[in-house]
Amino acid sequence: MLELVNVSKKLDRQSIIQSVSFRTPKGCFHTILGDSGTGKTTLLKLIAGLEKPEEGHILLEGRDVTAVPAEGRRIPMIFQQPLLFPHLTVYQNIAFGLETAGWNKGKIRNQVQALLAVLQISELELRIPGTLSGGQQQRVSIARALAPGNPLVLMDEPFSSLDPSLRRELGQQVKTLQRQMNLTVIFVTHDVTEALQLSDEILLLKEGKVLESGTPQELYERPKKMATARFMEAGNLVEGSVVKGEFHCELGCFLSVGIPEGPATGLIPERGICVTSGDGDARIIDIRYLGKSRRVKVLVGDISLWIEGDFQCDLSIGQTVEIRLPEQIHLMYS
Ligand SMILES: Nc1ncnc2c1ncn2[C@@H]1O[C@H](COP(=O)(O)OP(=O)(O)OP(=O)(O)O)[C@@H](O)[C@H]1O
Repeated sequence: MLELVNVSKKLDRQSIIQSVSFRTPKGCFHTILGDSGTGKTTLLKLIAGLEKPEEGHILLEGRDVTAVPAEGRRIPMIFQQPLLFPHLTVYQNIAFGLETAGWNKGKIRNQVQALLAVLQISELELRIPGTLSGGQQQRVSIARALAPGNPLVLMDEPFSSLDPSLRRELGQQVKTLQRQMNLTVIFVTHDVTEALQLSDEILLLKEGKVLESGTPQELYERPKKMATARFMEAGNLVEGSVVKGEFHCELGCFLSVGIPEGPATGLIPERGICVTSGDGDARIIDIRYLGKSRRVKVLVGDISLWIEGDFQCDLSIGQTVEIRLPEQIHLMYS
């Protein structure tokens, strides 16, 4: 559906996007994840045709559109702030693009009402944007972008100005719509949790380059690079080395598969460690209450580990506990 081949872009003589390549299949929720200022919005603008790359190619459905301006691509884009026509009602805002595209009144009504229903704003049909909350306005702008049925939609941090619970709710609704309409979505965010929850594929962007890409599980549980593991806050990183098929580190010895001999870093997931109260060799140095679970930081020798769980036993700072580590852990080259 969408393919970028070695796309590079300079702004103000600075390299902002450097030889970025990726492919997004039809119906994929593809997230571009990265820190602020790393080039995510610039990448979306390049896809939309709002910026032109100095190098590389952009293909839509196999057609090279690199030289086609935004008007010729007509890819809907949803921004952080809803940009609605202030003098039109909610219904008219959503219907606007459909009228210009020549849809008949009945078809427009069906489409607008279906979207209003899924986004749970049917009762707002006759209101004007100035009378709506930020979340309601963003729902309208999502409905307006999706209404014409374009198979590809770009979203630039669309939920970042909403409060966390609304953000989750709207994210789930967009995900449902994306599945129902079999949309291809390119979604920009800097929020790891949001990316993990919504995406089929994630492209991790760092300083304008692709750091790593893969499914949420691949990037979180089996990252290839330490920078990825760090960005995804995937667990505890432990330095060591692989000797004769085993990974040796200060915490002990683990099975090692597919990593050559030499220095390596192990990734121990926070939820992969068992804790039992008793006189063990781990000492609790911090406890964070998370509601459904707790995060506990323990010190084992010189190594500190975060452990997350819904611990049944009473735990307190200073207490010593026993921990049981998994036999095999994910390893990365150091
Ligand atoms: N028109 C411009 N002229 C010069 N530099 C620009 C321009 N637009 C963006 N930049 C720079 O390009 C870099 C990437 O910006 P971009 O908005 O793509 O990042 P981002 O990852 O989307 O950031 P954020 O998450 O903060 O929105 C930034 O350093 C920014 O200052």
